[in-house]
Amino acid sequence: MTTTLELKQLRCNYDDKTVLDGINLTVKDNEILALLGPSGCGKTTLLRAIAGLQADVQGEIWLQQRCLTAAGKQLPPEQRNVGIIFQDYALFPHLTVADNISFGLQGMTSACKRERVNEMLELVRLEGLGKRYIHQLSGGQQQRVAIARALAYRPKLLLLDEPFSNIDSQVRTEMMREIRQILQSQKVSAVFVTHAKEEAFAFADKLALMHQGQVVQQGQAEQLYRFPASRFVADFLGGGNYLDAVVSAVDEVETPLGSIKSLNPLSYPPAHQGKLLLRPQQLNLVADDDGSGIVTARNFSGTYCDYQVEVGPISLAVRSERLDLAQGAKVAVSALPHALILL
Ligand SMILES: Nc1ncnc2c1ncn2[C@@H]1O[C@H](COP(=O)(O)OP(=O)(O)OP(=O)(O)O)[C@@H](O)[C@H]1O
Repeated sequence: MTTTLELKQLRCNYDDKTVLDGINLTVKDNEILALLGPSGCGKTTLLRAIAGLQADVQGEIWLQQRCLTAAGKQLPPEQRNVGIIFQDYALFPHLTVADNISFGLQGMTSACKRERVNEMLELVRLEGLGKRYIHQLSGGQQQRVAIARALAYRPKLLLLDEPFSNIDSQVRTEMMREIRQILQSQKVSAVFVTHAKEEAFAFADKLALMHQGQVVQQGQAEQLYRFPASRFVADFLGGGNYLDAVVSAVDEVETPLGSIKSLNPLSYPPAHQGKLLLRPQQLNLVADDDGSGIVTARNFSGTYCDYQVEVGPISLAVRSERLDLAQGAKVAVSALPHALILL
């Protein structure tokens, strides 16, 4: 796979506040990258910088070996060959669906435009709705028009700002699957902004997790979830319990729950001290009258229960498929086999 987008040392300030702080990122052909992070971390500013909508951006932006931004160079948005879909879709209410889609098509005969609009309507499954106005469409249909409009002029890259925040949660998963298919069929790479990890997991091939203007970790969702490089990453992607731990062997740590073995060799030296991350589903509960744990809370969620378990002074969150433990039950707690992470 070759690289579609490359960002090198991007920086941006608002007044004297650093908003983008040395961003390096690549997006491969046909890849979807999620910019994920808490409110205010700089996601939208980064998207705007790629689109050419942000002033005073330092560093370099390359799209398929073409330089969009560099020292002394800032290509205007319309020359970047980048499509953008805003959170509110920014469709023109006074134009029909068809006219919205054909709006950006320049230098084409009207017959070619009509053909392209029909192709796009078919692609986003809105055949027959070309003559409607935007207020006559549902939120999901409006999003499809925005996608059709952005893809109509064949951009090399599509940027999407919080694309699913206005979509009903019941149809969101279906919409994500459909848009992924559309992007793949059109061979378009995409960068999308979200603060919801579930959306990033479901829609993206790769995540870049941002914090205070920096990309703190990037890679495939599972990789980041299983091997977070910091507590911020671990917590943002799911949270868990942290136990004091000391490395006692190449694949073992000592904790207040006893010694716990790692499925893979640890990359820490002997006697290294840290906090062992244990996700709630990485703990196992066994009903045991002699166990050192006691269930202090139980929250039923259908196929699993979230328990709060106290072991001496330690309080642990445990997610278990066993549903039969009542509040007050005595339990033995152990860690399920996995690759241990110390943070
Ligand atoms: N026009 C502006 N002038 C001054 N500061 C701004 C401006 N726009 C954004 N900021 C600041 O820049 C930082 C990054 O903003 P940005 O909108 O990129 O964050 P974000 O991660 O997209 O947040 P959210 O998820 O809330 O949209 C924030 O601290 C914000 O307050």
